[in-house]
Amino acid sequence: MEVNITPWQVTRLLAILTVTPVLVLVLQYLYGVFRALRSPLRHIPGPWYSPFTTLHLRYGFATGKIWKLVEQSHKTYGPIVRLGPRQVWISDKEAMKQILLKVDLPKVAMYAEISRDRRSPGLFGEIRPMPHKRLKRFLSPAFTVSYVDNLDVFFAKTIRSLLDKYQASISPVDPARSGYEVDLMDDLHNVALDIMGECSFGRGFGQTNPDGEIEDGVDEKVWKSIPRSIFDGLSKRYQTVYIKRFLRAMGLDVNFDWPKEMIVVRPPPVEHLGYMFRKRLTGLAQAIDAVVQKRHRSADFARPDLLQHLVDEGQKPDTLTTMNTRDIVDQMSEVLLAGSETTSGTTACLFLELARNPSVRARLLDTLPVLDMNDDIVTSKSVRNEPQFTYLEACIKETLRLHPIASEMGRRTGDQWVKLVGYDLPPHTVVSASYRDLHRNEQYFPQALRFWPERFLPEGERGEAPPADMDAYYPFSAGKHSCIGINFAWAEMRMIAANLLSRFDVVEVSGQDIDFRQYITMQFSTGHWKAILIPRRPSPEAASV
Ligand code: HEM
Repeated sequence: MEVNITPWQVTRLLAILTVTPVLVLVLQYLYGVFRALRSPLRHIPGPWYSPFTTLHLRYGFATGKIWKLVEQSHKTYGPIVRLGPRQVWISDKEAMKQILLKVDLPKVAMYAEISRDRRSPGLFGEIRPMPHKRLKRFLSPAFTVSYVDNLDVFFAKTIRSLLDKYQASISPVDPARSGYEVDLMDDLHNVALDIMGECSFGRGFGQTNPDGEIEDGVDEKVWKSIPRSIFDGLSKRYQTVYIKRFLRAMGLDVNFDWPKEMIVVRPPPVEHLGYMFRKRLTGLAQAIDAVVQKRHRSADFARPDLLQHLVDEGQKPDTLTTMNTRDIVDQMSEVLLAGSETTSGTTACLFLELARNPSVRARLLDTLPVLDMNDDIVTSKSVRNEPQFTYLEACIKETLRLHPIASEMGRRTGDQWVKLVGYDLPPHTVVSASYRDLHRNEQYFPQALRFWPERFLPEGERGEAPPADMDAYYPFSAGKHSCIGINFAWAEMRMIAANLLSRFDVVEVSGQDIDFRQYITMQFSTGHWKAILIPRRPSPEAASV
């Protein structure tokens, strides 16, 4: 049978094929707007465009500027604000308790998106309740106070590297120099990475001291590039969340593996040739694989660190099968992310506040010992227990209040209606807990923008300062998703701050414009902050010049 199709019919068919999907999309959007306008969230204050679009949120998350919109919105609309069709932000103290502890809302799906594989995430990205519970129970023994106290030696090694680097800079024959300029943000970040390397990967990454030894049998370049590769991989996944979701809706599940620069094709060592799967691992996994295999092979290489814990007993929390190298890398990369930018960013903010608040700095330096470069490294246990460090502890607590590195946390109402700040929130509402705005609320912390460590001193030692409202203080969150690394973070911040400030005074290099960007954590937007470190006691070399 012959079918005759006229050009006019072809044109009509094409028009129908083009117009129909567009029409479906437009109708879908209009239905969404209709629902958003009628949603019970319509009573919550917020900008007029909130019910119609999430474009401004996507822009904010992709550019790291979301915190500015949130800050401004809380200022304008109060402790609860609607910023999207089903997105609200909350900075109220009682509501925060409900979100984190009483109702204990689940994490939003966004967390899982930073993992290499959404179905095999690390603790941070694990949003399925049972696997999360198992994983946290399994990892927790590697984060207790006593476990972390045993890691002091690794912390001390890295801090010594930093001091050595500074000592080398102090020595130049320049008697006129009373101090020397450093990129403190960069240095602190490198120290944090090396500490994570020492404590979780079995070896520092050679960031603080590029001449330090690295793991035997591992390509040096690959090993040193591990942190950069992990960060690139994680931030690429974070920045492309919405694109990935869109593609998934179209049937394309895109997973960003470790970045290309890490995929170094090296012939596997002869003894490994039989393991074909290993050929497919990236350079990163190959580097880590060498360490994992070494630890598997002999107890002589065992170390009391997170890696050992994973190598000895690691099981995937959903299938309960033994973790392979790649699973271990997935776990450790999230710990690296959660554990390096956080402590380095907070410590940098501590130094920034000290540099900008001379009276606080003077009081702090007065309380601390004055050490020579070669003196022993002060341990975190000493800082924790000795009274001379009480004010330093208060300064760190105040930094965590004013600059909470996780400025907000994404939760959702799940299948339930939840009442918060007097509003009934329907199922599937995204509820962001605004820590930063809670911590900066005048009601809970009078003169909230003032760096005032005395708030955290014991009664009778606070002077004029009001006591900190601990019910409105969540730097490490609370509830089942609270920070597993809190003891680790405290140990690191204590040791770095005590050891630097016992040796140096700190002054800011003028003319720097400090701004922040929020990519999961808050970071200095340029990634740099320059300061002048002035030795509190000249080193013997400097004195003899
Ligand atoms: C000053 C330093 C730190 C701060 C302020 C901080 C803060 C936080 C906060 C607020 C959360 C909750 C995030 C959420 O629920 O959305 C969190 C979770 C987490 N943190 Fe930290 N953190 C710090 C350092 C560390 C360190 C050093 C490690 C590891 C060595 C670490 C590992 C983690 C992990 C794995 C999670 C996910 C926990 C879970 O979901 O159960 N953090 N952190």
